[in-house]
Amino acid sequence: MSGSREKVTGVVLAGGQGRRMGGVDKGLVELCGRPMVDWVLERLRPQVDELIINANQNARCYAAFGYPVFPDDIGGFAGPLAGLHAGLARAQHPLVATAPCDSPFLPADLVGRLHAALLDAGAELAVARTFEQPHPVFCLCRREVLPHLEEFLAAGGRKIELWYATLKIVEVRFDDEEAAFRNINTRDELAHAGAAPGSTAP
Ligand SMILES: Nc1nc2c(ncn2[C@@H]2O[C@H](COP(=O)(O)OP(=O)(O)OP(=O)(O)O)[C@@H](O)[C@H]2O)c(=O)[nH]1
Ligand SMILES: [Mg+2]
Repeated sequence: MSGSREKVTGVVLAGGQGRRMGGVDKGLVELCGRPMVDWVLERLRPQVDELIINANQNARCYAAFGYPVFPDDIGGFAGPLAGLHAGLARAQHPLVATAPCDSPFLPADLVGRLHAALLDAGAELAVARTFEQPHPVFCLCRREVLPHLEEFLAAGGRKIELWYATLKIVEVRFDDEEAAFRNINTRDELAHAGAAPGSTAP
């Protein structure tokens, strides 16, 4: 991407334990013949200026996709906020966009729409929503919130929604793209996503 607009680092969150899928590294689980993280990388790549992967296991497998890989700085699988924290610390650009490794259909205009809303609202963080469903791991935030997040984590905070409540945020509606936020947590959901019409090209 080019122009004078603020640049964006994309962080793919792949640091979970995939317990509902039996304790697998979900990003590496295949959907339609490719690891789920590969679909996510392909869709996020054109939307950002730098792309990095947050993973806590199988670092070499993730590195094979060609992007920098880094673990959480706080241990113990503390949740997606730990991945955002590590991403904010490593991002080269002033804005950081996140997407989870288990949502291979993510919107092709995710970052653009979050960015427009962030600027309009003068917000610190923009987050996606469809109808009544918030999608907290699809966000765009200013890297400068990092010290604030560090304080929240140091005080024992772990819940992403509780941290968002301390920020100036804007919710961005993607009701028109609800299916793009489909996320895959179980073997059953994986089988259904693979069998869905058009699913050979998430
Ligand atoms: N960095 C980091 N990311 C996490 C952690 N836990 C979950 N995530 C990520 O947050 C996103 C949403 O998490 P979940 O759908 O709950 O994935 P998960 O935790 O691997 O799966 P479950 O164990 O079944 O809950 C995914 O992109 C996960 O990779 C964590 O402890 N650290
Ligand atoms: Mg989880």
